[in-house]
Amino acid sequence: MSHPHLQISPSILSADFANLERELGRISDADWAHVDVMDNHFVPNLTLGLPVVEALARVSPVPLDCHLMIEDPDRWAPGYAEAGARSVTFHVEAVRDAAGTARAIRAEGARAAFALKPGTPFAPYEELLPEVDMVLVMTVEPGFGGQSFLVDQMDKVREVRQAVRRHGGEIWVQVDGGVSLETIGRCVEAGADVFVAGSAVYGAEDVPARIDLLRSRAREATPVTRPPGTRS
Ligand SMILES: O=C(CO)[C@@H](O)[C@H](O)COP(=O)(O)O
Ligand SMILES: [Fe+2]
Repeated sequence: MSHPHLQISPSILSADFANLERELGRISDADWAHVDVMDNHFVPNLTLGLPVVEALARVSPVPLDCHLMIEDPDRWAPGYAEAGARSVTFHVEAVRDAAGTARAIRAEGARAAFALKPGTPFAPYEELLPEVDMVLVMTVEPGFGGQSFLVDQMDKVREVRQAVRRHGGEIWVQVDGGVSLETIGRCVEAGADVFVAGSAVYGAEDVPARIDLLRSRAREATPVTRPPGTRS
């Protein structure tokens, strides 16, 4: 039996910024479109903000998964939900009131998530699980696409998955950075179920075929769980 929630969220950071509507059309078979919002303060790179997200939400064939790499998400995050993002992720390293920010995102009707940079431990934030729908474990240092996958983050993914199991309910575990045909299997084995991939999707000649292939690699790596009393 495959995992019910294996999802692919291509990052448009690797897309052609001059043709974003067309680029979103190329990922219509994906589960989400991952939108990296960078403010040149929290990370040393600048991408796009609220007005662009609002415009993308109007034309996107798939829901927007906004990853906010910005200072002061307390102030800005709910606005991204209001602008039409269906999932909004803020960084714990930048937020002051994580629970309040997650509640404000949910109040706008979006899923709320928190993200952890590679050097940030999960344990101090476990108590936030009741407030969120997803935890993002960064598998590169945030700021740029096309970096190498940090395999040492798999221990954190395992830790988050175990905490989510203990907590119960349905909280997704997302990985972002260096996720590719070569690395997606390790993410699945560690317990991730939402996969952000920028260069691995938009760098492919056939984008829909690459999304399909990432999905099948993820399914292949899913441990088989059968109901008790049944045989293979
Ligand atoms: O948040 C980020 C980078 O900070 C990501 O979403 C990247 O855009 C992923 O790109 P690849 O590593 O898959 O090329
Ligand atoms: Fe991202």
